[in-house]
Amino acid sequence: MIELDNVGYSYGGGELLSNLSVRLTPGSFHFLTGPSGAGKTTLLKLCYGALHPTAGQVRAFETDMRKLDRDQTALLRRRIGVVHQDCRFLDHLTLTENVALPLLVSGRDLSSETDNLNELMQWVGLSGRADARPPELSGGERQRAALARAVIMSPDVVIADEPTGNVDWEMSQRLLQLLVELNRMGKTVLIATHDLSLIRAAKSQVQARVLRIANRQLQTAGADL
Ligand SMILES: Nc1ncnc2c1ncn2[C@@H]1O[C@H](COP(=O)(O)OP(=O)(O)OP(=O)(O)O)[C@@H](O)[C@H]1O
Repeated sequence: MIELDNVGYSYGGGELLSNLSVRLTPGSFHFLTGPSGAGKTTLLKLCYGALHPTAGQVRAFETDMRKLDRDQTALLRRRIGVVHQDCRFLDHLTLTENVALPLLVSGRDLSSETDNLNELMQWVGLSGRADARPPELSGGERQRAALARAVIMSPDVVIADEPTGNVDWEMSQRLLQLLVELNRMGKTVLIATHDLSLIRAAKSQVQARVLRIANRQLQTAGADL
């Protein structure tokens, strides 16, 4: 589904990532961990095509992402929902409107999507906050709204960058539960996190593979996590 073959990446200085190969197969659940600055966000960006590798190749849905033009990239990106580390919202729109933004951008008529939107807001537990403005939201509400926005286009793959970074344990469990549910619906899930307790909690719920970036390379983490 997403394949990295001997991928390297450099921002211009020394190589940050070197010779990484990994395959995210359909329906798989992966964690990506490693120290701060190791390159987790960079690797996620390579997976969803926001960056292209400086060596090797990234393929998504059997296609070399570098060979796509802008429109093809936009189409492919609809199949990959992303929860960014610093999820941003437009403050003048309501929460529901923010969640619906990808629909608007892709030219869909919102009036025919009301049921879908309501269902999604209910799924993330934000029905009661539908008309709230982003500055009024708690960290956990922001993260759940970001997840709802990431899946509004029914992507095949969900990529989340530190989705539990700014929330308490209870909320991180709730977010994990939502990501596990997405995986049970058949979506491929990739989560970057520092939080080893989150990974441990997930292991009783889902068969997760843990990848660790160390010394610019990817290792599969052992069972001692
Ligand atoms: N646009 C950029 N230009 C230059 N250097 C960058 C850029 N983005 C990231 N870096 C550097 O690349 C390194 C890896 O950053 P990245 O955000 O991928 O790491 P990370 O493992 O996700 O870190 P954290 O856990 O702290 O979020 C860092 O040293 C960072 O400063």
